Amino acid sequence: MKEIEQSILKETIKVRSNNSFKGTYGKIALVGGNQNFGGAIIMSSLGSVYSGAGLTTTLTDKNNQSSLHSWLPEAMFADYKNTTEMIKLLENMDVITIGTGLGTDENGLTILKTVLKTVKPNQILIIDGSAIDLIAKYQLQLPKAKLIFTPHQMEWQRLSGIKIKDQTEKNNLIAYKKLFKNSIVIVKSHRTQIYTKNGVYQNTTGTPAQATGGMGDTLAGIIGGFVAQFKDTENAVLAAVYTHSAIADILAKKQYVVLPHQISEFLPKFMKDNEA
Ligand SMILES: NC(=O)C1=CN([C@@H]2O[C@H](COP(=O)(O)OP(=O)(O)OC[C@H]3O[C@@H](n4cnc5c(N)ncnc54)[C@H](OP(=O)(O)O)[C@@H]3O)[C@@H](O)[C@H]2O)[C@@H](O)CC1
Ligand SMILES: Nc1ncnc2c1ncn2[C@@H]1O[C@H](COP(=O)(O)OP(=O)(O)O)[C@@H](O)[C@H]1O
Ligand SMILES: [Mg+2]
Repeated sequence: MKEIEQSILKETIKVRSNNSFKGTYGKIALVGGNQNFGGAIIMSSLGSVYSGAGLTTTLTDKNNQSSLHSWLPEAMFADYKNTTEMIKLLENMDVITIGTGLGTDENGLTILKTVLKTVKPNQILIIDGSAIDLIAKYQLQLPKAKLIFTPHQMEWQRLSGIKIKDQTEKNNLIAYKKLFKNSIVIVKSHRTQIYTKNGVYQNTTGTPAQATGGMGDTLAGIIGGFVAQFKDTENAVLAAVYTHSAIADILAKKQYVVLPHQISEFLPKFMKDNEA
């Protein structure tokens, strides 16, 4: 297993070209946030916008629209129950995230199925939270796309069948090669591991001050923002995971707990300090 080192930041985060515009930095849609979990998709959208995605659209329950915009006027909104509009929007995206705060009820399942049917092979699809549980529960067929899974240990148990106590590198790798070859699987824990076709990586940043709801929702948005902008998807994922927890480490020097939205708000400064 290789450790993710600080050098991944300068390898990934590049000084922006003068001759660029919002389209240069990618179009991303975040799909999730039911009536109860609106906060999850808002936190995720903050991660996407503050990490520098060019255009962020949040597809969520319409009850979340005004709170989304009071937190984040930069994000566009669409009602995820309007299937025709959703399909039209998704077709134009470079990156889609699905599942953050989606819920595992009938509504969540319908929306997930629409996304899985619509996504194209050249698009990056980040599969988080409830979408992981639904795929595991209903054994849904995975689409041909550039897939990135972001399970925590229990979600990985549901997806792979490997009990948390048996989630060793060896067992995880067997499941990865059998079920998720060519995708990227991020198994989140206090020391997150990332499985890719090029190897297994372990994060070296992170703090228990991060152990609070919404922390993974935020990470999904940051990963989305990074892969939308930075061409090397694998490095972008490694850099996003490192960055999310490195910012938490900085804030935790002076805070007992680090709130997910504080990580997002620190992203522009952290990325400036670490660009090459
Ligand atoms: N503000 C919002 O809107 C928020 C909305 N959210 C949204 O809610 C949805 C459900 O996501 P979820 O992660 O909360 O629930 P679930 O998948 O049932 O997992 C929890 C179970 O797994 C167990 N467990 C064991 N190891 C673990 C580990 N390392 N990390 C984590 N859990 C671990 C754990 O054990 P226990 O704590 O009981 O000991 C428990 O039994 C999802 O869409 C998400 O986006 C949340 O982000 C919160 C903020
Ligand atoms: N003790 C810890 N040390 C480091 N990172 C942690 C710790 N506890 C949680 N995290 C991080 O917080 C995130 C939790 O993800 P997840 O459980 O999906 O959160 P949520 O769904 O509530 O947003 C992961 O990125 C994980 O690595
Ligand atoms: Mg989660």
